[in-house]
Amino acid sequence: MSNPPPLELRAVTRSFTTEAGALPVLTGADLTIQAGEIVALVAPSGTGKSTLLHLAGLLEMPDGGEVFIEGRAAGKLADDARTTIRRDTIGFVYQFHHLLPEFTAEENIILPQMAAKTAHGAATIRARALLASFGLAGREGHRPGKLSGGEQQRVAIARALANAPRILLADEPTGNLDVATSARVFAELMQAVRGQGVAALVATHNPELARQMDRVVTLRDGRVTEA
Ligand SMILES: Nc1ncnc2c1ncn2[C@@H]1O[C@H](COP(=O)(O)OP(=O)(O)OP(=O)(O)O)[C@@H](O)[C@H]1O
Repeated sequence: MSNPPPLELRAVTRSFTTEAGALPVLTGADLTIQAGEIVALVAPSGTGKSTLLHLAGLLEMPDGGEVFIEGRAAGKLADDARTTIRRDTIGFVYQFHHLLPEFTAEENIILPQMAAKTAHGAATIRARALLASFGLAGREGHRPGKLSGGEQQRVAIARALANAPRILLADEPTGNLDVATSARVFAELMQAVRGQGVAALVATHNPELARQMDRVVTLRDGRVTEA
Protein backbone atom coordinates (compact mmCIF):
# COMPACT_ATOMS: atom_id res chain seq x y z
CA MET A 1 0.00 0.00 0.00
CA SER A 2 1.37 3.41 -0.89
CA ASN A 3 1.95 5.95 1.84
CA PRO A 4 -0.64 8.69 2.29
CA PRO A 5 0.47 12.13 1.08
CA PRO A 6 2.22 14.13 3.82
CA LEU A 7 -0.26 16.99 3.43
CA GLU A 8 -3.80 17.01 2.19
CA LEU A 9 -6.54 19.63 2.58
CA ARG A 10 -10.04 18.58 1.64
CA ALA A 11 -12.90 21.05 1.18
CA VAL A 12 -11.42 23.34 3.80
CA THR A 13 -13.45 26.41 4.73
CA ARG A 14 -12.51 29.33 6.94
CA SER A 15 -14.15 32.68 7.44
CA PHE A 16 -13.43 35.53 9.80
CA THR A 17 -15.80 37.78 11.64
CA THR A 18 -15.18 41.41 10.83
CA GLU A 19 -17.05 44.62 11.59
CA ALA A 20 -18.54 44.38 8.12
CA GLY A 21 -19.80 40.85 8.84
CA ALA A 22 -18.53 37.39 7.98
CA LEU A 23 -15.58 37.36 5.59
CA PRO A 24 -15.31 34.01 3.80
CA VAL A 25 -11.62 33.49 2.99
CA LEU A 26 -11.45 29.79 2.13
CA THR A 27 -14.62 28.35 0.67
CA GLY A 28 -13.67 24.76 -0.13
CA ALA A 29 -9.93 24.52 -0.62
CA ASP A 30 -8.47 21.21 -1.81
CA LEU A 31 -4.75 20.65 -1.98
CA THR A 32 -2.56 17.55 -1.91
CA ILE A 33 1.22 17.69 -1.66
CA GLN A 34 3.20 14.51 -2.18
CA ALA A 35 6.49 13.65 -0.52
CA GLY A 36 9.32 15.38 -2.36
CA GLU A 37 7.02 17.92 -4.00
CA ILE A 38 7.67 21.65 -3.65
CA VAL A 39 4.58 23.72 -4.38
CA ALA A 40 4.48 27.50 -4.81
CA LEU A 41 1.40 29.36 -3.60
CA VAL A 42 1.11 32.59 -5.56
CA ALA A 43 -1.98 34.71 -5.10
CA PRO A 44 -2.83 38.39 -4.60
CA SER A 45 -2.56 39.94 -1.17
CA GLY A 46 -5.52 39.21 1.08
CA THR A 47 -6.72 36.12 -0.77
CA GLY A 48 -5.89 33.73 2.07
CA LYS A 49 -2.35 32.43 1.62
CA SER A 50 -1.39 32.86 5.26
CA THR A 51 -4.75 31.48 6.36
CA LEU A 52 -4.15 28.37 4.25
CA LEU A 53 -0.65 27.93 5.67
CA HIS A 54 -1.92 28.32 9.25
CA LEU A 55 -4.52 25.63 8.65
CA ALA A 56 -2.01 23.32 6.93
CA GLY A 57 0.32 23.77 9.90
CA LEU A 58 -2.43 23.04 12.45
CA LEU A 59 -1.94 26.47 13.99
CA GLU A 60 -5.65 27.03 13.46
CA MET A 61 -8.52 24.69 12.71
CA PRO A 62 -10.85 25.09 9.72
CA ASP A 63 -14.57 25.81 10.09
CA GLY A 64 -15.29 22.90 7.75
CA GLY A 65 -13.48 20.29 5.73
CA GLU A 66 -10.40 18.48 6.98
CA VAL A 67 -6.62 18.73 7.05
CA PHE A 68 -4.80 15.40 6.84
CA ILE A 69 -1.22 15.08 7.97
CA GLU A 70 0.31 11.83 6.72
CA GLY A 71 -3.20 10.49 6.41
CA ARG A 72 -4.35 11.48 9.91
CA ALA A 73 -7.37 13.76 10.13
CA ALA A 74 -6.19 16.66 12.29
CA GLY A 75 -9.72 17.55 13.39
CA LYS A 76 -10.11 14.17 15.05
CA LEU A 77 -6.96 14.55 17.16
CA ALA A 78 -6.63 15.96 20.66
CA ASP A 79 -4.75 19.25 21.08
CA ASP A 80 -1.62 17.56 22.42
CA ALA A 81 -1.48 15.16 19.47
CA ARG A 82 -1.67 18.14 17.12
CA THR A 83 1.12 19.84 19.06
CA THR A 84 3.27 16.73 18.70
CA ILE A 85 2.65 16.65 14.94
CA ARG A 86 3.57 20.33 14.66
CA ARG A 87 6.78 19.76 16.60
CA ASP A 88 7.89 16.52 14.97
CA THR A 89 6.52 16.64 11.43
CA ILE A 90 6.20 20.26 10.32
CA GLY A 91 8.75 23.02 9.83
CA PHE A 92 7.71 26.68 9.54
CA VAL A 93 9.52 29.61 7.95
CA TYR A 94 8.06 33.09 8.13
CA GLN A 95 8.83 36.34 6.32
CA PHE A 96 10.38 37.75 9.49
CA HIS A 97 12.77 35.46 11.23
CA HIS A 98 11.33 35.66 14.76
CA LEU A 99 14.68 34.68 16.23
CA LEU A 100 15.02 35.40 19.93
CA PRO A 101 17.62 38.17 20.27
CA GLU A 102 19.07 37.00 23.58
CA PHE A 103 19.93 33.53 22.27
CA THR A 104 22.74 32.58 19.91
CA ALA A 105 22.11 31.22 16.40
CA GLU A 106 22.68 27.69 17.64
CA GLU A 107 20.46 28.12 20.70
CA ASN A 108 17.68 29.54 18.56
CA ILE A 109 17.77 26.37 16.49
CA ILE A 110 17.75 23.91 19.37
CA LEU A 111 15.26 25.78 21.57
CA PRO A 112 12.31 23.55 20.57
CA GLN A 113 14.33 20.43 21.35
CA MET A 114 15.52 21.94 24.62
CA ALA A 115 11.90 22.68 25.54
CA ALA A 116 10.87 19.15 24.61
CA LYS A 117 13.85 17.79 26.56
CA THR A 118 14.99 15.63 23.65
CA ALA A 119 18.62 14.64 23.05
CA HIS A 120 20.61 17.81 23.52
CA GLY A 121 23.92 16.58 22.12
CA ALA A 122 22.44 15.21 18.91
CA ALA A 123 20.38 18.36 18.45
CA THR A 124 23.49 20.52 18.77
CA ILE A 125 25.39 18.43 16.23
CA ARG A 126 22.51 18.70 13.78
CA ALA A 127 22.16 22.45 14.39
CA ARG A 128 25.86 22.98 13.65
CA ALA A 129 25.66 20.89 10.48
CA LEU A 130 22.63 22.86 9.32
CA LEU A 131 24.29 26.20 10.05
CA ALA A 132 27.37 25.03 8.15
CA SER A 133 25.21 24.00 5.19
CA PHE A 134 23.89 27.56 5.13
CA GLY A 135 27.39 29.01 5.15
CA LEU A 136 27.31 29.90 8.84
CA ALA A 137 30.04 27.63 10.20
CA GLY A 138 31.82 29.47 12.96
CA ARG A 139 28.88 31.80 13.56
CA GLU A 140 26.97 29.43 15.88
CA GLY A 141 27.66 31.60 18.92
CA HIS A 142 26.53 34.87 17.32
CA ARG A 143 23.34 36.49 18.50
CA PRO A 144 20.88 37.55 15.75
CA GLY A 145 21.85 41.22 16.21
CA LYS A 146 25.37 40.37 14.99
CA LEU A 147 24.10 38.72 11.80
CA SER A 148 22.94 40.30 8.54
CA GLY A 149 19.30 40.04 7.42
CA GLY A 150 20.15 37.20 5.04
CA GLU A 151 22.10 35.37 7.74
CA GLN A 152 19.25 35.78 10.23
CA GLN A 153 16.84 34.29 7.73
CA ARG A 154 19.25 31.40 7.07
CA VAL A 155 19.21 30.68 10.81
CA ALA A 156 15.41 30.76 10.77
CA ILE A 157 15.39 28.29 7.87
CA ALA A 158 17.89 26.05 9.67
CA ARG A 159 15.59 26.18 12.71
CA ALA A 160 12.63 25.07 10.57
CA LEU A 161 14.66 22.12 9.27
CA ALA A 162 16.09 21.14 12.66
CA ASN A 163 13.42 18.54 13.37
CA ALA A 164 13.94 17.00 9.88
CA PRO A 165 10.32 17.88 9.02
CA ARG A 166 8.38 15.89 6.46
CA ILE A 167 6.30 19.00 5.72
CA LEU A 168 7.74 22.48 5.27
CA LEU A 169 5.45 25.51 5.27
CA ALA A 170 6.96 28.83 4.30
CA ASP A 171 5.22 32.21 4.19
CA GLU A 172 7.26 34.62 2.04
CA PRO A 173 10.46 33.06 3.39
CA THR A 174 12.74 35.59 1.70
CA GLY A 175 10.22 38.41 1.40
CA ASN A 176 12.09 40.89 3.58
CA LEU A 177 15.46 40.47 1.83
CA ASP A 178 16.87 42.44 -1.09
CA VAL A 179 16.55 40.83 -4.50
CA ALA A 180 20.04 39.31 -4.71
CA THR A 181 20.05 38.00 -1.13
CA SER A 182 16.52 36.66 -1.55
CA ALA A 183 17.58 34.67 -4.63
CA ARG A 184 20.61 33.25 -2.84
CA VAL A 185 18.82 32.31 0.37
CA PHE A 186 15.96 30.83 -1.60
CA ALA A 187 18.37 28.71 -3.66
CA GLU A 188 19.91 27.42 -0.43
CA LEU A 189 16.47 26.61 0.94
CA MET A 190 15.61 24.67 -2.22
CA GLN A 191 18.91 22.81 -2.06
CA ALA A 192 18.30 21.85 1.56
CA VAL A 193 14.80 20.56 0.85
CA ARG A 194 15.25 18.91 -2.55
CA GLY A 195 15.88 15.22 -2.42
CA GLN A 196 14.82 15.02 1.22
CA GLY A 197 11.30 13.81 0.45
CA VAL A 198 9.83 16.89 2.09
CA ALA A 199 6.38 18.10 1.04
CA ALA A 200 6.77 21.87 0.83
CA LEU A 201 4.26 24.68 0.42
CA VAL A 202 5.85 28.08 -0.14
CA ALA A 203 3.79 31.27 -0.39
CA THR A 204 5.54 33.92 -2.44
CA HIS A 205 4.80 37.03 -4.47
CA ASN A 206 7.96 36.46 -6.49
CA PRO A 207 7.30 34.76 -9.86
CA GLU A 208 11.03 34.05 -10.32
CA LEU A 209 11.06 31.98 -7.14
CA ALA A 210 7.74 30.33 -7.99
CA ARG A 211 9.15 29.09 -11.28
CA GLN A 212 11.85 27.15 -9.47
CA MET A 213 9.28 25.01 -7.67
CA ASP A 214 7.61 21.88 -9.02
CA ARG A 215 4.11 23.28 -9.29
CA VAL A 216 2.39 26.63 -8.84
CA VAL A 217 -1.07 26.95 -7.33
CA THR A 218 -3.16 30.01 -6.64
CA LEU A 219 -6.28 30.95 -4.70
CA ARG A 220 -9.41 31.96 -6.55
CA ASP A 221 -12.65 32.71 -4.72
CA GLY A 222 -11.38 30.79 -1.72
CA ARG A 223 -10.36 27.68 -3.60
CA VAL A 224 -7.00 26.34 -4.68
CA THR A 225 -6.52 26.11 -8.42
CA GLU A 226 -3.52 25.42 -10.62
CA ALA A 227 -1.95 28.73 -11.62
N1 LIG B 1 -7.79 36.80 12.43
C1 LIG B 1 -8.41 37.45 11.46
N2 LIG B 1 -9.52 38.18 11.71
C2 LIG B 1 -10.18 38.83 10.72
N3 LIG B 1 -9.79 38.83 9.44
C3 LIG B 1 -8.69 38.13 9.13
C4 LIG B 1 -7.93 37.42 10.11
N4 LIG B 1 -6.89 36.82 9.50
C5 LIG B 1 -6.98 37.15 8.20
N5 LIG B 1 -8.05 37.94 7.98
C6 LIG B 1 -8.48 38.45 6.66
O1 LIG B 1 -8.57 37.36 5.80
C7 LIG B 1 -8.10 37.70 4.49
C8 LIG B 1 -6.98 36.75 4.09
O2 LIG B 1 -5.84 37.02 4.91
P1 LIG B 1 -4.45 36.28 4.69
O3 LIG B 1 -3.50 36.88 5.67
O4 LIG B 1 -4.65 34.83 4.70
O5 LIG B 1 -4.08 36.77 3.20
P2 LIG B 1 -2.73 36.64 2.39
O6 LIG B 1 -3.09 36.12 1.03
O7 LIG B 1 -1.74 35.85 3.17
O8 LIG B 1 -2.26 38.14 2.26
P3 LIG B 1 -0.77 38.78 2.16
O9 LIG B 1 -0.21 38.35 0.84
O10 LIG B 1 -1.05 40.25 2.20
O11 LIG B 1 0.01 38.29 3.33
C9 LIG B 1 -7.72 39.15 4.57
O12 LIG B 1 -8.79 39.93 4.09
C10 LIG B 1 -7.47 39.38 6.04
O13 LIG B 1 -7.73 40.72 6.38
